[in-house]
Amino acid sequence: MTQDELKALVARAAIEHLVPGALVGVGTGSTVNHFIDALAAIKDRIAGAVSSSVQSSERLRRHGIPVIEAAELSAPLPVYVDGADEIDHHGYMIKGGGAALTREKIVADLAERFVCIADESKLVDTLGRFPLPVEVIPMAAPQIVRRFEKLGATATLRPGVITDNGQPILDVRGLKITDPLALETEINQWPGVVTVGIFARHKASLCLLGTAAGVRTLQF
Ligand SMILES: O=C[C@H](O)[C@H](O)[C@H](O)COP(=O)(O)O
Repeated sequence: MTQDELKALVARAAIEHLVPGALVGVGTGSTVNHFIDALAAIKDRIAGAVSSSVQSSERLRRHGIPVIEAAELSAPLPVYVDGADEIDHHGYMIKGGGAALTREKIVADLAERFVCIADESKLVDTLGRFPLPVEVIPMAAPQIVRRFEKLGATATLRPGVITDNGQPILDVRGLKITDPLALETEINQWPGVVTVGIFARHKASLCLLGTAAGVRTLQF
C-alpha cells in the first residue's frame, strides 16, 4: 500500500471512534483530508465539526458538513481527530508541519479524547527528527532563535509561510527532545512564543497507525 492509501485506511477507521450525534473536532493535513472525506459519508450521524484551520473548514463545507466555531462551544468535544508529524510510544507528538499547530492545540484542548491518525512512518522512539514547528510573534523571532541556539539547535523561519493567525513559523532542527513535557513547558514560557509544536500536554489518547498489515491501534 502507498503512504496515501495507509492515510486513507486510518482515516476511515477513525469514523468508528466518533460519538453518534455529537460534534467532532477536526485537525488539519493530508491524513485529515481523508478523514473529512470519510466523514462526508456519515455526516447525518454527527452534529457538525469544529475545525482547526481555514483549509479544513473549506473542505468540510464543500462536503456540506456544518462547521461550528470553537468559541461557540459550551461543552467539551468528545473526540478530536488529527494527524501528526511524529508520534512516540507515549502518545507525545510533534505537529505543525502544515502550520496549523496553534488552532490544532486550541481545538485539542476542548476535547476529551485525541485520536491520532497516521501512517506507520510517523511512529518514532524519540521525537525530534522532524523539525519542530514553533509559531512566533515576529518581533521576538531573533531572541527565540538565540534561545534555541543555547539548546544546541538551529531555528529558521519557514519561507513564505504565514499561519491562519497571521504569524510566522520557526522550524527547529537538532533539538534533543528527551523530555517532551518539560521542553513544551519551557518553550511555552519564552516571550513571543505563540505555540510550540510539541503536543505532550495534549497528547494522543489513541493512535490508529496505518501499516502494511492493516490498522494498528496504540492506546496511551
Ligand atoms: O500543521 C499541520 C498538522 O499538525 C498536521 O496534522 C501534521 O503536519 C500531519 O500532517 P499530514 O497528515 O499531512 O502528514
